[in-house]
Amino acid sequence: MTPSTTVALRATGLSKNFHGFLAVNAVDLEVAAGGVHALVGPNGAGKTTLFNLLSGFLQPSTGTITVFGEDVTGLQPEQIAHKGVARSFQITSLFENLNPREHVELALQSRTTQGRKFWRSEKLLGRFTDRAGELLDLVGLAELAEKPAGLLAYGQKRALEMALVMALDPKIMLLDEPTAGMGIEDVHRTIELVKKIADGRTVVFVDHNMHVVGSLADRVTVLQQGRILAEGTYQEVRSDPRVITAYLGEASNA
Ligand SMILES: Nc1ncnc2c1ncn2[C@@H]1O[C@H](COP(=O)(O)OP(=O)(O)OP(=O)(O)O)[C@@H](O)[C@H]1O
Repeated sequence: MTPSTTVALRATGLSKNFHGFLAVNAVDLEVAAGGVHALVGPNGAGKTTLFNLLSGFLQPSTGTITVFGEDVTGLQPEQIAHKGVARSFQITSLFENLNPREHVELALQSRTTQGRKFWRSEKLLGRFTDRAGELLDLVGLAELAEKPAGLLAYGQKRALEMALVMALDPKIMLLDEPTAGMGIEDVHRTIELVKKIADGRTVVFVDHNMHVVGSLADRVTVLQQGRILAEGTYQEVRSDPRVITAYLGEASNA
């Protein structure tokens, strides 16, 4: 990163100690504003724990986190969300009986002062219908806007989750394994979608699929046993002997 690059997200000396086990160990991470930054590493490397720390779902044992220079260490997830950081989850958490349009309208409304009054405000929800339509169009769900979420295919549910994150209009998006469990077609569609939504935002994502990492990331951080093992472009890290050894070690333990 050049000295003039704006840092969107910075972790300094970040650690998480679970009863004596350091799942994240003195991590220093800089995510450039406008970049697409991948976190990779063998199973148990600490990627999810780091994500949970960055989004406030876990509190660090030591270290600090800043968002565009502002210290957010110790804030709760909703407070970090207010600073413009939104995260998606690996596990689907949709309401089976609500359709995609209703989901997105609720997410849009949650950003407003009416956020906690959704059960009383049918009329207000209507205000969000146009924007909801745009977001569903963006993620390729326009045709399925009225179908109960419980009846959507897996890839469609994941696309809806992406629309829900977008509804929060975050400056920084944290995507937890956006292609996990997807077939090849959905993987391709998701790569294109992330490229679109990354326009004008900062994206940090975790993914095990190296094709996805190579297609999307302009910067890759490799974690191993809670520490940063390597960092650079995809080309740089994939040819780094330490990274190759770490992944081969994992394969031989499988
Ligand atoms: N709440 C917890 N209590 C104790 N240990 C934990 C807890 N959460 C995670 N760990 C441990 O911390 C280590 C890192 O876990 P983490 O889930 O962050 O890894 P990961 O890189 O996301 O792995 P994967 O690729 O398998 O999702 C693992 O050894 C895990 O068992």
